[in-house]
Amino acid sequence: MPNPSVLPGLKSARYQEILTDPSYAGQFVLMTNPHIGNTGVNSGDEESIKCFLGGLIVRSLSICTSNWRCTETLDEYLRKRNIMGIYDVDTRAITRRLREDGSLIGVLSTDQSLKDKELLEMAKNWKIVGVDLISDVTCDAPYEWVDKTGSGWEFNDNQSSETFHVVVYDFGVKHNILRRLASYGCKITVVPASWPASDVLNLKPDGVLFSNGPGDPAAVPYAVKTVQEIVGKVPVFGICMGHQLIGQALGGKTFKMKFGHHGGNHPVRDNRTGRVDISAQNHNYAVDPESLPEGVQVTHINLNDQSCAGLVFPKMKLMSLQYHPESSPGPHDSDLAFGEFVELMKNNRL
Ligand SMILES: NC(=O)CC[C@H](N)C(=O)O
Repeated sequence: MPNPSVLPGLKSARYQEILTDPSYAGQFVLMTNPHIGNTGVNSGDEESIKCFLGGLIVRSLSICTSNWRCTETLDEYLRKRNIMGIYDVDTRAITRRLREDGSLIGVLSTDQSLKDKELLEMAKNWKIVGVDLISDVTCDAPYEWVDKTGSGWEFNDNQSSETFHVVVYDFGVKHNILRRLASYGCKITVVPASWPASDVLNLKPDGVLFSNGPGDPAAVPYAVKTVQEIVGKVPVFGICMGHQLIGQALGGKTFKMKFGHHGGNHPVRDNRTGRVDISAQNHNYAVDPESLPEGVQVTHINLNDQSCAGLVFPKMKLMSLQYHPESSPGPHDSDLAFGEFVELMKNNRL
């Protein structure tokens, strides 16, 4: 039986990338799209080596699969990995409840002998605030990454004539971040979340990327300290959890949102250019921009609620985004952020 967990609402049908996004560790995902499973699963759409989420809740599970890439049904896939899934649930009613009350704690159980009171007790004992979820999803040892994204991604002229060595802190990194960096011409070393900053700086990287990852950024002081030790020394890029850890490392505050941002349809404005991207998002926490020191610029705003969606701090050679420029799933609008990071590393070399 998985732990009782938070229930984020979600609007995407690209379920396999969501199932394998480590940022969902310990949480249930409720799909607002009513029909799920008709494309099955395949080995090419995995975003990490495992499913980390607590459980999947859907309205209607497709009774058949129809896709040339399909190797397995969603049902078989979840059973093999012992991930809880439930269907024939009124997901619309739960979504409306979440919209009113914010993220809720839920319990899924196969043990019919459990009384309502016991289930409630389990729910009350489960926490996401103040819990380190990163240590369960990070890699055990450093490794090199070389795979690039496939031909469908060749819409940007992203090949740099120079190669940049990027060290990626794995707080639960999605593989498409690594694939996109590789496609932009980067040589990539991935290190575990607890890897000492001094060892990373000894590698003399051109840049460091702090990845996405699950849970409360205020509950991982060791990661905040690592970010503090690296920021200002080499160009850095923070994505989602990485962005929040940068916020904390600069002395800013993070807070838990009512129901967070989830799904592939969030409009984000780049304040520097006025350009609006439709972005992929998945976060429950956010950085309070008022708490950040002077010199930090809020570059991106989520247009649904005006929350902070991106930062730069030129003096410290840093940039960060609260959302997912690597997409997978979601629109590819924000891919240029990887190019911006390459430029930051290039300018630092001059
Ligand atoms: N996608 C992520 O990195 C999630 C960020 C963070 N842990 C949150 O839930 O807010």
